[in-house]
Amino acid sequence: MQQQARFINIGERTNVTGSARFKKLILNSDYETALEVAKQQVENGAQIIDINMDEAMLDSKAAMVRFLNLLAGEPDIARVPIMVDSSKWEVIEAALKCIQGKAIVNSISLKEGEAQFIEQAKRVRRYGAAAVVMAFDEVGQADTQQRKVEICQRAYHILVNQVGFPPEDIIFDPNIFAVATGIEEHNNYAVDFIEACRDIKRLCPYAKISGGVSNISFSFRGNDPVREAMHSVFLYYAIAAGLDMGIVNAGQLAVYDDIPDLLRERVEDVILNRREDATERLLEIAPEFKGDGSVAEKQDDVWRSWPVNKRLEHALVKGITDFIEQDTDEARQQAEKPLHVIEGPLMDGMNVVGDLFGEGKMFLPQVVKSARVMKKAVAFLQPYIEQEKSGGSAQGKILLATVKGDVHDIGKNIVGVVLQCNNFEVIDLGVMVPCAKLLQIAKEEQVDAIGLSGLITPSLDEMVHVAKEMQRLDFTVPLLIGGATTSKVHTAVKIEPHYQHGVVYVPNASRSVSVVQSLISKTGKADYLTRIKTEYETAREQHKRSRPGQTMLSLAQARSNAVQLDLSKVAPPPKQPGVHVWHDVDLQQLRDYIDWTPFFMTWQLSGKYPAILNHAEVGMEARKLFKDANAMLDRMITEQRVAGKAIFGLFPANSEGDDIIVYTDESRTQERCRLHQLRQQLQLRNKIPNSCLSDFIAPVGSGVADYVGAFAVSTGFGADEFAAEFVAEHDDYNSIMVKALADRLAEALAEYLHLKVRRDYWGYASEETLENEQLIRELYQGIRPAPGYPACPEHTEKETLWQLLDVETNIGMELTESFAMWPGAAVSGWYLAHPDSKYFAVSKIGQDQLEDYAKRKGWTLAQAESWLAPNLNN
Ligand SMILES: C[S@@+](CC[C@H](N)C(=O)[O-])C[C@H]1O[C@@H](n2cnc3c(N)ncnc32)[C@H](O)[C@@H]1O
Repeated sequence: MQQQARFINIGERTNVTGSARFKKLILNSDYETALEVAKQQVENGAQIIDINMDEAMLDSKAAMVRFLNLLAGEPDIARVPIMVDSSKWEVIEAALKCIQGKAIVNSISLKEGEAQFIEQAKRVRRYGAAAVVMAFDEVGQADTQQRKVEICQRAYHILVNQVGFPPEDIIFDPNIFAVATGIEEHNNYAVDFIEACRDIKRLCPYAKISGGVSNISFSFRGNDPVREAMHSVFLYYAIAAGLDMGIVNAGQLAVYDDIPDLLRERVEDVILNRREDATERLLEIAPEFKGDGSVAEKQDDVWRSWPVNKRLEHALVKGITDFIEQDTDEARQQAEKPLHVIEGPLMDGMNVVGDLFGEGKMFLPQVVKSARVMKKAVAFLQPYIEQEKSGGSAQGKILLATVKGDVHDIGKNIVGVVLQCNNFEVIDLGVMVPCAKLLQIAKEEQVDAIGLSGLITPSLDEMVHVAKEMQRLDFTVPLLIGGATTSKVHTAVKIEPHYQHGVVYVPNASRSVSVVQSLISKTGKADYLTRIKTEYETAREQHKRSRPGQTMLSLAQARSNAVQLDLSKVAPPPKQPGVHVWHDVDLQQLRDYIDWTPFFMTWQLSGKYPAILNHAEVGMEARKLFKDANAMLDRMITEQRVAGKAIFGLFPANSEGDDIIVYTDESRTQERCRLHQLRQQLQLRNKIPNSCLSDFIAPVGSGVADYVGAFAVSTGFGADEFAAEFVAEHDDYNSIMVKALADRLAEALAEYLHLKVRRDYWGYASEETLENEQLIRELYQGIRPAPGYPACPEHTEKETLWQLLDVETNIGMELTESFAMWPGAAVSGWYLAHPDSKYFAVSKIGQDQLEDYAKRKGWTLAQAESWLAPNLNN
């Protein structure tokens, strides 16, 4: 499965010989629409695009050059490599001259003998391009495993030894031919290809392998569901054998594990040539699956006729809740005791889920849905189970909590679900849990491990505090650390030394299971902890030694290397200065501003939106998740389950050293407050300035009237309550969904508000017209740095922001003692409008800046040390 993720899709729609539509566009000189075809392919997940202009009615060379030159002006397309596909060398050469990055020539071969092959290869080399080498020689195209391997090996030796071609630039195409054609000699074609891949990989180091995947299913033209299943099964085995890339329409690929069992079995028989009557048997069932592509649904009912235990397993693996109570009840009546249903079929089903997840064959959203089925089944059985016997079968008991001062819990909730799926009992104390409370409950419940989560940097200190308390109170259970700002290095350097019975960093939900299993294993625990201790010892040492060449300047030196602001470019005064409040934001219109990529990351599906929807491996799951997300957004908005509010203000300001002074009014005589900023103090390469956010504001005394903005938004009003309703129904999937979507809406609101400020309220970019994609890439003028983020990492500045806008009174957003925002789906920050302003990371600061900052804030040194801990060099 890991290998599947590395498979590269080659788009083939920009080929006049393969696409009638593209051919027509080019013949009609409609290059603009033709470019759209290329763009769509990239958006649909193509990572290389194949371009072919070989058409008798066309001046192929001119068409190729014109198209490539137009492509170069499209950044979204130009970022993917181009495969120049032509049988005419002059077309290829003309193309290579206009392609800027590395190109791929498709193709060269031994068809006309060695001399011509060498000549072609040398020319390709001259342009630094890679080449597709067809398994074709003087005799013809290779069809058997042996011929494919022989020709590729021969070509490889000529290329590497005689031409000096880099082996990693060779891409073999060992010919994918159609199977199930009714001709017996064709039956082994897929096996020949797959086995040839294995040999070529072994015999031709570093060379890549490609192929035209849709050929394999040619005989099932007109039956897309069967073709998709054939592609998917073929790829499953070919990729495992070494296939690196291929021409395949990513949008038309079934997910291997989603292919109905019957169809998959018959397709596998054909692809792997497992029985003589494989073709007939596939033909026999093929019509059943023909249709609108909803292959899986065809078979939906079949499983209802299976024995109850099998049905339970199926419901768990597929996440189907529809019949769970009915089936659980049937299993209960057959079982000796209700508890046996949990310990038997339900746990067996969850073990299957755990294994599939561990092997990468199931994705997180599916696992969370499985957990929902499990929870509903257990809830149904609960009244039947005598109290003392419930829960006795768990692998171990884990306490989870988001630490005091922090309100973020999506990651923790996911870990909880995944652990429960693996038969751990989870006690989840929720968010903002004070140390004393969590340790008391850990003692009372005699848990086997404690897991702490936190998102904001002050939570790191709280975790250190918990570790110290566990040591002081003689705890012996291991402590797990997770959450966005945590890291292995931080855990090793700051937390682990304070507690001697095991502190382990857990990077993600999938890893939590193996970590917890190791920690509760009676036989393996000691060894595991010794290994972790050694590993963290090494991490600490590496951390100590890890800063060679990083010179810490004095604060004075850093200040003398500040950004020199171009005062002629300071933004004009705001059109609508002062404070503005939006009480009831139209959430519907925010949907257009959502950045979906982080949403998929939350669910551990990685890939950029929208391409992820067509990803060969995770596309199907991503599409399901996206559909569920939109349905939930509909509910959240139309049923008014969540509300969004925003407050923002634009104020006269100038900088003074590292502070930004906000004035009460335009006379600029009275200070309203100061925004205390930090300056980069590590020496940077090439005399790059040591930035501080105040550098982007015109200084006092410059005679230039400048301004600064502040904002706070939340779309989390009501979200916790709505999510809690789902938890009460044992539905973590939807509870996590609500929170993840509230977060997305909050980011979208921050994006939309910033846009309105630039265009209307401040009005320095009234002409701006950027697409959402461009907004996400921050292609606009100005920035909105957020306290707690790298350019302004110190969280207490949010208090100033809260006072400046009177946030709590105006819109009801609050700050916790660690300066986390409540509701959790929230964003706040400053607006800086200067075109040169940019994000940076303050990173480490010296003792002199620490003291200076303490003085500016009116803090003791200890207070400064505590709030700036992440930026101190220890
Ligand atoms: C966290 S992302 C959020 C936007 C993303 N499109 C999303 O929807 O999740 C970007 C925001 O983080 C903040 N940010 C990023 N880098 C920063 C830095 N170095 N210093 C301060 N704030 C930063 C800014 O407020 C920026 O707009």
